[in-house]
Amino acid sequence: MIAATESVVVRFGDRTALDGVSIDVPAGQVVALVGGDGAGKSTLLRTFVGEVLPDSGTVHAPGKHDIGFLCAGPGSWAALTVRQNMDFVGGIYGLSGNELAERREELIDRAGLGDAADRLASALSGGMRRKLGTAMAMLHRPKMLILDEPSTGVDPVSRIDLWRLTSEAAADGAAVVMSTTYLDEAERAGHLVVLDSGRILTQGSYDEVRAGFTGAITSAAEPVRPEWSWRRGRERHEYWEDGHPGTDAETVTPDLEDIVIALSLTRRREVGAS
Ligand SMILES: Nc1ncnc2c1ncn2[C@@H]1O[C@H](COP(=O)(O)OP(=O)(O)OP(=O)(O)O)[C@@H](O)[C@H]1O
Repeated sequence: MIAATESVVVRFGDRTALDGVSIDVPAGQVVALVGGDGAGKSTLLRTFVGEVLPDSGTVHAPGKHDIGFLCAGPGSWAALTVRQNMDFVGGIYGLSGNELAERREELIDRAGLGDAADRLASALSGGMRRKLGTAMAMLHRPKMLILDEPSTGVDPVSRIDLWRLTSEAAADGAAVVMSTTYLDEAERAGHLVVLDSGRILTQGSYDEVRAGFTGAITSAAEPVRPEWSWRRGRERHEYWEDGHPGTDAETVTPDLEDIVIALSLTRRREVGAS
């Protein structure tokens, strides 16, 4: 195992950001963290780089030199061009000469930044900047790649470039852990972890998460219990935790979005009730 957390608890004052989180990040796999705002995704990623120390539990991760990290912020220097940003980071990791130039050009090309290579980072769009930050994180071929929302703000076509970059890094043996707000992306990861208010609601491959989901979901224009429903296209989906819909509305096969919302609603009810 390249990296793992065991029962990690992180508190900020009286707020619990992580509440007993255990995950494994093996070599050669992409682990995707999903969950709403404030779920604890950034905090979990930051424990791996030592930016956040757990109040209890343990974190195993490679040394700093073997980690590539794209943080939630800009992830590059605004006053440097794309190439200069890459060279600067390469220098920090001891890359130079032809080795650095070849790796830099390969990643600029694969990230679809070829036309912007001599543009200042400050002049890039938000999505291009995420792509540059991702390329910078993987420049030195780290054993572990930690990416905080690499694809947020990236257009759908470029998201495919980014996904290819990260999955190729995993195929080359890196342990990749990334947060994402795009559930279609998470579905493609080898392992996904669904977080809500610092707790893991479910984790596993997409197939395992689907197989472990219990209850039924129905689809109708008008839900019976609005507090257990959410909008999907023109309809509203409704969750029946005991598996017995109290309606004759059509039952649907849940996708990841349905599963994440249904589990989050259940968890919030439990927290509210306790
Ligand atoms: N430095 C901090 N000081 C105080 N509270 C913090 C700090 N960092 C995070 N938190 C709180 O911890 C919880 C988890 O935050 P975190 O940023 O990890 O969530 P997230 O899943 O990454 O969400 P988002 O996508 O909105 O960034 C939130 O309630 C947040 O307000």
